[in-house]
This record gives sequence, structure tokens and C-alpha cells, in this order.
Amino acid sequence: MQRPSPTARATADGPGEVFDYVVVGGGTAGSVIASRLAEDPDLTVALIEGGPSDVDRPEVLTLRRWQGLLGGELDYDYPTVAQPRGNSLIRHSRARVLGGCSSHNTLISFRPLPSDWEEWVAAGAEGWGAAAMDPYFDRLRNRITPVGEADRNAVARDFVTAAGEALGVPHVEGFNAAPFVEGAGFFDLAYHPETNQRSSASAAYLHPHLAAGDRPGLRLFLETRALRLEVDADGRATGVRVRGADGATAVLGARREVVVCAGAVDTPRLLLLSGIGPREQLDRLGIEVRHDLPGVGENLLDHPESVIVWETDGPIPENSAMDSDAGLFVRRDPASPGPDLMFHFYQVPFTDNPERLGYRRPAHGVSLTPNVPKPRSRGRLYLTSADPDVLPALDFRYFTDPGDHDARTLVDGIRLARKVAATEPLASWLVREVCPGPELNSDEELSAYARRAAHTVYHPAGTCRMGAADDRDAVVDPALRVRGVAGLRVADASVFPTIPAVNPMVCVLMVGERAAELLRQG
Ligand SMILES: Cc1cc2nc3c(=O)[nH]c(=O)nc-3n(C[C@H](O)[C@H](O)[C@H](O)COP(=O)(O)OP(=O)(O)OC[C@H]3O[C@@H](n4cnc5c(N)ncnc54)[C@H](O)[C@@H]3O)c2cc1C
Repeated sequence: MQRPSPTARATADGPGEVFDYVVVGGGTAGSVIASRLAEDPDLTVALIEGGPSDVDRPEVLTLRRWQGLLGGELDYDYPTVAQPRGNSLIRHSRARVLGGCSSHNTLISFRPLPSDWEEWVAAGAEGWGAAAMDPYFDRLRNRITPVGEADRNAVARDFVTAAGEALGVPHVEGFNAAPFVEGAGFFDLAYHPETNQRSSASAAYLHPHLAAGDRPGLRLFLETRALRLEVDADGRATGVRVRGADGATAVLGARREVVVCAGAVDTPRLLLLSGIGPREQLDRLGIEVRHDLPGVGENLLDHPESVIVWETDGPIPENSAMDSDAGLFVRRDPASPGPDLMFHFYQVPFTDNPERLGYRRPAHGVSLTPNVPKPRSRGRLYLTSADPDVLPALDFRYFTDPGDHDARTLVDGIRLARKVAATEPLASWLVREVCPGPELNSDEELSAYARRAAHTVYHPAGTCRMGAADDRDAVVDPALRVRGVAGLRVADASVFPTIPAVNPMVCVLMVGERAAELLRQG
């Protein structure tokens, strides 16, 4: 396959090239947008990606190797600030490679539920309802397919059967076929079952064109970091100041628009470093205010999870797509429009966090990770320095919602997981509950364990939230335009007003498809 074309030829502070569009972040949304814009041969598009190419990198492109990428050289690996009600040691993995997080995630692919989109409309995202958004799913170029037969592990099959028996939820074959509120089954994944290769955003939207050379207007700037957005005296974004791998800087100009797709951490970070954000924070750090926009970095959302681990009666079979191929959705509150508790089933003992609490990893085991589909806690991202190399502070404020809904959800999750584990055919595989352990039973004990052993499902979102054009706390309007700055849009997980009940990657891809259409409309 042809190597990606040129990286930035940055000359110190010299005027750089000018493109119709400059897209910052060749990740999940950015790959879609750049590819779609460049379908028009008359347009020039610069795609700025902080990481290297994923082409010809089997450690990236092989789905089952995902855990090997966490914390490595292709991971920005953000810490969180202290979480008094949760686990302060969670690291937020974010990929630094073409394809972004779709190049190191588990590629579980859920069409967002109708109620997820309707929540966005209620939050001011006019035009983003289910009827308008659903057709974008069918446009996605990724290969989205149920876990292949050969990858369906016997213990995962028995988990699906036991979950149905124990909780009375339906066995779902193909979660994307129709909206659901409950169910257990194998996931749909964006992958090629015959080779275990990723169908990431880059593999689906960029690789074929890099190989065919049929996107003449598209230039990739790899290993190139956007340091600051250039905004002129009239309040218009005119380009992006970048730094190449050799340390040289340049400005890439945008004739039409700049589109920021750097993800829920780096998009607000870049806006803040560019003087677009809450005046009080920018003043304190000595960053010149280009536009006072109070919502930048607010509304930090995530799906928190906890874990129950069982030791198994010997090793379990090896076959799998990526070691967490099946899951379970439950609706505890009949008034909820969608599921209000979700579980991933792992064919491995997932003990990273429990080990810090003194638990030992069993030689063989499986895990269930209950998570909170609609968390009520809201966090915040902010800068502590004007230096672009200082990491932003991520304060998720996990488990701080006044009604204790989020922690309560995990306690219910542990109790339901125990029911499933006690039910055949899963029960025969298991010899003992390793953590939290059968001696922990009260709500208080389970809540304390669930919060201290908490992890993230790696779904940060919401930090440049979309809202009505006159909503002073919204960062972008329903056309994804940054409010108050001309020629600048944001399109990635940061625009989510609320988090979908399901895993969000497909939602991000759909935001990318819609963003490309909005950009073409001008
Ligand atoms: C380990 C893990 C597992 C996950 N599993 C799933 C799953 O199975 N299913 C699911 O639905 N979701 C999953 N997710 C979440 C999902 O992958 C993300 O929500 C989604 O990919 C985010 O897309 P994005 O476009 O917002 O950001 P990203 O895909 O992160 O893209 C941002 C891009 O911008 C680049 N960038 C950042 N800053 C700069 C800068 N200053 N200059 C230049 N480039 C920059 C980055 O290098 C990156 O390529 C997972 C996430 C992780 C981390």
C-alpha cells in the first residue's frame, strides 16, 4: 500500500500553505470528514494528525492486540485529577495515531438509540433527531458485522444464555437491527472477522484512497501537532499554527473553514490555548481572550464502570475477536426510554484496578463490568498553564450526582451480575468470586468497592457541547459552528450534548458524516 503523502514542511514562523479546509485531528470523526470533503476534486483539504500513520502497522490494525496499545507510545494517556468519590488513578487512554481512538479501541459498534438523539434535540440540537440522523448509519463505510462464528467463545455463549435465564432479558442477535431496551448477545464490531483486521475510521475512509491516489486535494500532515488556532481581528479563524516532528512551526491557512476534530480532551484544550473559552480561566493563565465562551471544557461526560471477577475452573478456550465480545443491557426503571445499566463480559480476569485494592489476579477467569449508560455526574476540563505542552486537568467528578444515581447503578450491577453468575450454563465454569468477593454484601460495602475499583469505558464526551444558537453555555450551534467565531467548526465526541446509552464510536462517525454534509452546504 502506498505510504501516506507528505508531512508538514514547516518553516519557522514562515507563511505556510493555504487550503480550502484545514481539519485538525485525523481520528474517528476527522478521517470521515477529510475523506468526504476531498471527494470533490476541486477542493483542497489539509488533515493535521498529531500521530503517525497506521498503515502497515499490525500492532494497530489487528483488533485483538488493542490492550497492548494502552499506555504505550501511541497513547496520550491522560491522568485524572483526584476523585474523592471514585478512583483517582484512572488513566484516560486517547490514541495518537491516524484513525484516533478507532485505531486502538475495541470497535464495538452500536447505532445510537432513538432516545439518545431525541435527548440531543431536547438539549437544543435542532435537526439532530432520530429520523434525521438514522440514515447516516447506512452511509458509514466501516464494515460493521456481528462477532464472527469462529470468534464466539463457549464461555461467552454460556454467559448470554445465563443472562437471559437469570434476568428474563431477550437474546439479541444483531443489536443494530432495531432499537432495544434490554437484551444479552454478541456485539456488532467494525472489523473483518476473517482476518481480525480493524475497520477503523482510517482503514475505512482513508486507506483505500491513499492506495488508489484518488483524493488529489487531500494532504496528510502526520506527526504534526496543532498548537493554536489563528483568529483574525474580525473574529474569523484563518488557519492553524502547527508544529512538525522536527519542532519547526508553520501556519496552515484555511480559505473556507477550520474544523477541529481532536476529540473530547484535545478539542477544548486547543480552543482554550487559542483564547476561546471562559474569560476568567484565560485571564488567570495570561492567555489573550479571542472570544469569551464559558462552555468550553464544561459538561465533561463519561461512562464509568466497575468490575466483578470470577476464577474459572481451568483455562477457557482461546478463540475471540477481542476478549470482550458479548454484553448485556438492562432497564431497571420502566420509565427510562432506553437501557439504564450495561455490562461488558470479558473472557479474561480484568483486575487492574482491584489489584490496587489488594485483590490477586487468578490464573484463569472472566469478568463482568457494569457501567452507567446515562451518568448524572458532570465533570470539567480546564487548563492549568498557557504552555501547550502541559496536560489539561480532567476532573470527571465521578459519582458526585446529588441523588447517587451513578454509584447506585453500579451496586445494582454487581447484584445482577451475581445472579447471572449463579445461573447455568455459566455457573459451571466458575469456581469463586474473586472481587468484590462474597463477603461484601451491604449497599455501602458494594458502593465503596464499586467506586474505588471503578474504571472508565473510555468514552469522554461533551466538552464543546452543541446547543441552541442563543444558548450562552453551548460551544457550537446545531450546524457545529463555534458560537461567536466565524469559519470555525467542531465535529467529534466533544459536541455531544449528552452521552448515548450505548458505546459512542458509531455516534462519532455519524457526527462526522453529518459534519461533512454541513460543511459542503457552507
Ligand atoms: C481503549 C478504548 C476502547 C474503546 N472502545 C470503544 C468501543 O468498543 N466502541 C465504541 O463505540 N467506543 C469505544 N471507545 C470510544 C471511542 O473510540 C471514542 O469515543 C471515539 O473514537 C472518539 O472519536 P473522536 O473523533 O472524538 O476522537 P479521536 O478518535 O480520539 O480523534 C482525535 C484525533 O486528534 C488527534 N489530535 C489530538 N490533538 C491534536 C492536536 N493538537 N493536533 C493534531 N492532532 C491532534 C489525535 O491524535 C487523534 O487522532 C473506546 C475508546 C478507547 C480509548
